[in-house]
Amino acid sequence: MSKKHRVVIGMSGGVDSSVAAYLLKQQGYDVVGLFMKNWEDDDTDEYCSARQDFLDAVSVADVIDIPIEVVNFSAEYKDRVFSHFLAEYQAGRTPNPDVLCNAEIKFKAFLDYAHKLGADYIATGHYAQVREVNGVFQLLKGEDGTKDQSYFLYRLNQTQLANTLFPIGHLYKREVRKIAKELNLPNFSKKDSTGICFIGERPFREFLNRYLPHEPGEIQTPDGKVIGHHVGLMYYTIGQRQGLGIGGTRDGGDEPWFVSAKDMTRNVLVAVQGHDHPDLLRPSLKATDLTWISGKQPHCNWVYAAKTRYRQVDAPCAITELSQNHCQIDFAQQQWAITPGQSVVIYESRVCLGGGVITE
Ligand SMILES: Nc1ncnc2c1ncn2[C@@H]1O[C@H](COP(=O)(O)OP(=O)(O)OP(=O)(O)O)[C@@H](O)[C@H]1O
Repeated sequence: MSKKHRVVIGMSGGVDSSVAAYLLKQQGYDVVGLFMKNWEDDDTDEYCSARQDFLDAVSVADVIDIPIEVVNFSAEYKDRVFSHFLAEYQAGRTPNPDVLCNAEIKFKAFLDYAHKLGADYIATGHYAQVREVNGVFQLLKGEDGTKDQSYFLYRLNQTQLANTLFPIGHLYKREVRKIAKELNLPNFSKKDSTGICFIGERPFREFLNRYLPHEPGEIQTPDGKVIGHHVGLMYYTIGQRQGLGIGGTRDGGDEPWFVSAKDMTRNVLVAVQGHDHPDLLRPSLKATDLTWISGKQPHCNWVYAAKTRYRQVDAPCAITELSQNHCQIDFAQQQWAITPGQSVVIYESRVCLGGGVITE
């Protein structure tokens, strides 16, 4: 009998990676679980679930009878993901650390480590799919559109995709939970993780304030009228409605206020009234730090669609190359609250082509 292929699967203690590990074992792979510790927190931190997650991963590995190891990538995470996250916030942008974590940790540091463990492939419980067409690996959306995670994976390259399996990408979440329940996995009803992994459920302002100085200032309307005060520009994001502390104004009516811009030079937060205010709508954006899964930039035409944030309906668009690492994306319809620092991810139907980071 030929030797079994070895797969090292990232086990987070959640339902998705647990079922993914089980399916790989069913398919006859030699499966090894790997739990990553990416953040150093003391075990008494009320917001850090890493210890419980690890215990969950171990009990699942026990039930499906696979070995599990732990690896600590917190130094790599700090270096390659967290330092960039802080620099972006300090510059007034709203970064997406999960995108960088995938490119730098889950599919780089993890992949290198898995190779040392003799892996032929790595696997994760992401809702995404890979297929090979004429020798080129494509990233496809997960079958369950409401769970699709390809947005977070757009920075993967050919080598990473060639080495990766997504065992639950063809399933719907309800099917995944059903399998977990049938197997009586200890975490079958565990809540989905939310938010940025190292922040979790903790109060965001308090967390950021530990690392970055903040400077309070004015909130103004676009024509310079002072309508309130902010506690530091880094705490706000374009399109934000909650937490501005602006009540109804003398002449403003009842409509809610939204952040429409951050003026970093004057330390002013600009807010407008009404969800559909024209200052919140843009027909195009510019992006940099481009990366294309096939290795080639797509042609400039209108067959594409883009997401400027996760959980957004794909918006028909065209791409124009401005220079080697910059492009402009024009939308068929104006887009709401495009946010510098977030990623714009391009799709051709259900194939994720790649994308970049929004600059303006
Ligand atoms: N601490 C970790 N150790 C190992 N692998 C991880 C870890 N965190 C996430 N992963 C891997 O990345 C995948 C996607 O992570 P994400 O945080 O988006 O979790 P999820 O979609 O809630 O999945 P799950 O239910 O498996 O936690 C997971 O399914 C898992 O394979």
